[in-house]
Amino acid sequence: MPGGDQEPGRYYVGVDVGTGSVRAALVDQRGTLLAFADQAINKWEPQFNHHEQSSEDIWAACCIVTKKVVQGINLNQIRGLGFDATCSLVVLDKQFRPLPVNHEGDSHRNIIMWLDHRAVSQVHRINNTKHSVLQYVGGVMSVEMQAPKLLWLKENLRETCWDKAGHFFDLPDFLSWKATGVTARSLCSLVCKWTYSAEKGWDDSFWKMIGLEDFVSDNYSKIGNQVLPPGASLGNGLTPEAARDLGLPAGIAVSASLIDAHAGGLGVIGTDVRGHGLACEGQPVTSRLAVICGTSSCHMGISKDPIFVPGVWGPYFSAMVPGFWLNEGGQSVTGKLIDHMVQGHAAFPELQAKATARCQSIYAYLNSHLDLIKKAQPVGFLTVDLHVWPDFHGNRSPLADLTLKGMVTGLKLSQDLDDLAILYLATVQAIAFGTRFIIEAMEAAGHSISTLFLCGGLSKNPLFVQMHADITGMPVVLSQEVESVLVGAAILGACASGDFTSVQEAMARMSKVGRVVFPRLEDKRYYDKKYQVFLKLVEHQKEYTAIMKGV
Ligand SMILES: Nc1ncnc2c1ncn2[C@@H]1O[C@H](COP(=O)(O)OP(=O)(O)O)[C@@H](O)[C@H]1O
Ligand SMILES: O=C(CO)[C@H](O)[C@H](O)COP(=O)(O)O
Repeated sequence: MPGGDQEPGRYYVGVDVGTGSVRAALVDQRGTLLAFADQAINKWEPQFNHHEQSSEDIWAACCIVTKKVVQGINLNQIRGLGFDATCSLVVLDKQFRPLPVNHEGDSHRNIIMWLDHRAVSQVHRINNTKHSVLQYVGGVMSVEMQAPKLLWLKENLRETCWDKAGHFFDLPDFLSWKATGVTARSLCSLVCKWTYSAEKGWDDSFWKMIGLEDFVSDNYSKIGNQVLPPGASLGNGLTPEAARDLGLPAGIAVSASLIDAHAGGLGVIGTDVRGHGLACEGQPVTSRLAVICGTSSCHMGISKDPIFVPGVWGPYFSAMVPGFWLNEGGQSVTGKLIDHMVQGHAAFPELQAKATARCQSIYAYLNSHLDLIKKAQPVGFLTVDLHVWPDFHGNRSPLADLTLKGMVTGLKLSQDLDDLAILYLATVQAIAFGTRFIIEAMEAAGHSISTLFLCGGLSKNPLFVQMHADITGMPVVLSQEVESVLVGAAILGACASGDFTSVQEAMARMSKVGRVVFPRLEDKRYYDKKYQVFLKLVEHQKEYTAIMKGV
């Protein structure tokens, strides 16, 4: 038990709100997780492409998991608290009560989730303005960002939501407000999802041009006119009320938050790699790409000077590592896509029954099944005639085209467990090819990447990790702590407490290499050919669309 240490330890609590669950950890100064808890959270999809959550549910889940991880320890040893969360939009009225973001008027559902694609018409009009702020989101604004969602609310829920709204928060900022009563926003959220510039602040002309001049006239009070860097300490720390809710001492330091992918980035990108035979050991930190793989995958690369990569978000100054520019590539559905493919297959009930009988997860079962059927050949070669294009929820990067759809070629009439396993493999490979596609776009624009640092739920899947190494041709570093996103959140708490002098120092001290997975270079020719097919798939999809438009 941590409280049994001879030396009184200094601990930090990290809270990570993902798409499917809320997690908390108690973390020490070396970045070791001493306790972990998680709790599933509700999601609603009232209609296709509308995804909603509840800020009250999420806060309640944060309280449950936090109380669990600090059970039995001396609370005086907890020095700081940090939050990260998905970049979802929370809407509250002037008295900070939830407002409905839906036609049903259900105010419990007051969050438009990041993967919600309701604002297609709005984002189309925003992109047609060609406003200069768009240069800083890869040239094209994503429907997953906040400006189109705000415009949707104004145009569709004027009376029930828009006119009553007092506060629009990114979910990470909602959590830090709940904990401290401070409404200051994190630079991370505002720069990455709201068009704020770390150097120039808000651009009035953008909001006026898109029809949201309301924010300009009230000096941005509803979306944030006080901005703090992630890791900065907020107000007087944890309020007595939040302290009761969370089971923590009042007054402990609470940090300005991060978006979840960015917390994962902090948790892995600054690791000391000495002694692992990695090329990046002798290279600057800008040669590393952090890939945070959960429901979605986010590809976080940093640079000393701004790099403009078409179709890749950013460059964002100081949004993740202070003093560095960030480019963020992404795939909107990765974990969600694998779950979708597997669960939708006719052999899924058989898979579930067999995995349960062996007390294995369905993915561990599928991986061992693939090992059985591959015989003498490398497992990846099982998909020689089955190819997947993974954009079932549009392409975030590098094509920035939300109209793209998923594709599968090579289907047969059989639908047994072998077919399911091979389709699962082809999907995992397609996601890895998507990562290669993003890396190539980043390198063409000036990044020079040699090593991947993977974290998030999918990094627990050895097949997913090996395919990323083989298909990109780069070594993949996995952290000692599998829950690296929580280490990132704890780094924030540690910085806010003043125990480290900088985010960089905390990153270097609190993240550690666990395992390195090297690419099997002997398979390269096969994956190069499959990559050629991968690129052809999207080319063909565009041709089909053009043919049908000509009808
Ligand atoms: N042990 C595991 N093996 C394989 N896949 C896993 C494992 N754990 C989680 N996943 C996958 O990771 C995804 C969720 O990752 P997570 O980081 O928890 O997501 P989020 O942060 O979006 O809630 C899911 O698609 C899930 O199937
Ligand atoms: O846009 C993002 C980060 O900028 C993420 O995709 C979003 O926050 C969801 O994350 P996750 O897949 O971990 O739930």
